[in-house]
Formats: sequence, C-alpha cells, structure tokens
Amino acid sequence: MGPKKILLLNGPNLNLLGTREPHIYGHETLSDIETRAVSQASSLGAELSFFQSNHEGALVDRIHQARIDGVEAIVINPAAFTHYSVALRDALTGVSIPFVEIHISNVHAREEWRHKSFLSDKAAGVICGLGTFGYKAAIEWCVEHLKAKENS
Ligand SMILES: O=C(O)[C@]1(O)C=C(c2cccc(Sc3ccccc3)c2)[C@@H](O)[C@H](O)C1
Repeated sequence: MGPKKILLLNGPNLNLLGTREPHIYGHETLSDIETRAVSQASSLGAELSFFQSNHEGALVDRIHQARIDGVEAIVINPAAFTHYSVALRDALTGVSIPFVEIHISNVHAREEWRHKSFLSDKAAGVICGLGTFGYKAAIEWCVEHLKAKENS
C-alpha cells in the first residue's frame, strides 16, 4: 500500500489570492497554500497534488482523472462554484471520493447567497471562516480518515 493520495482543488479567482481583498482572504497566495499543503501532506506520509481552475469543466475533468489516478480524498475550495454548480456536485458524488469543502471566509457571515452550497450535504465535512488554516485542518482530517479506513 503506497502513500495516501490527496488532491487539493481550488476554484475560480483563487489564483488572485493575496493580491486583492486581503481583509477577507488574507495575504497568502495560492502558491503559498499549495506549497505548504504539499509539505504538510508529506510530513504526514501522504502525497498531495493540486489544481486550480477558473473553468467549471476543467475542475470536473480533474475530478474524473482523480478516480483514475487513485486519489483517495479531495480537499476543495469551490469558490463561486459552491453556490451554483450541480456539475461539480455530480462529479464529486460520481467518483465516490470523500471530500472536504473548505472556505477561507465564513460564508455564513456574508451575503445570503453565499449561505447556499450545492456541495455541503455531500461533503464529509465543511470548514469555513478559519482562513487558510482550513486547508491545513482539512488535509490533516483526510490523512487521519484514510489511516483509520486502512486499519478498519
Ligand atoms: O471563502 C472562500 O474561500 C470562498 O470559497 C471563496 C470565494 C472567492 C474566491 C476567490 C475570489 C473571490 S472574490 C475576489 C476576486 C478577485 C480578487 C480577490 C477576491 C471569492 C467566494 O466566491 C466564496 O463565496 C467563498
């Protein structure tokens, strides 16, 4: 049994992280987040890959590929797609890979339309409002979950 494979997905506009609205999304860039996630996963004995796209279909395709690649858990910040993407919901449920939905901001403390997620009821868990710490927590949960599943 090789290292556990985790995929980190980030949705539209997150490539702009750290450049605008730092009061909401912080100062870290997406690259900072991805680099730290790879290092954290490695220290936990897991293998993390990452992908960001502004295009819904590209994320759907990457989720399909995750199944082929033997990815065992997904951490996804769907960004705006959270609030309307049935396609992402269907892709994630279709590949039957457990996923953690993460939001840097507390979407429940923001505009009403950000309170609705098309993914949350299908997620293993949802983390929001903890800033980029949410990525760290989500990755740690995935590793623990996969280890527990292996030992069950
Ligand atoms: O809080 C989040 O992580 C969230 O998923 C992230 C979002 C997000 C992601 C990237 C950019 C923006 S808005 C923006 C656009 C340009 C520069 C800075 C921010 C919102 C929102 O669409 C979601 O409602 C909430």
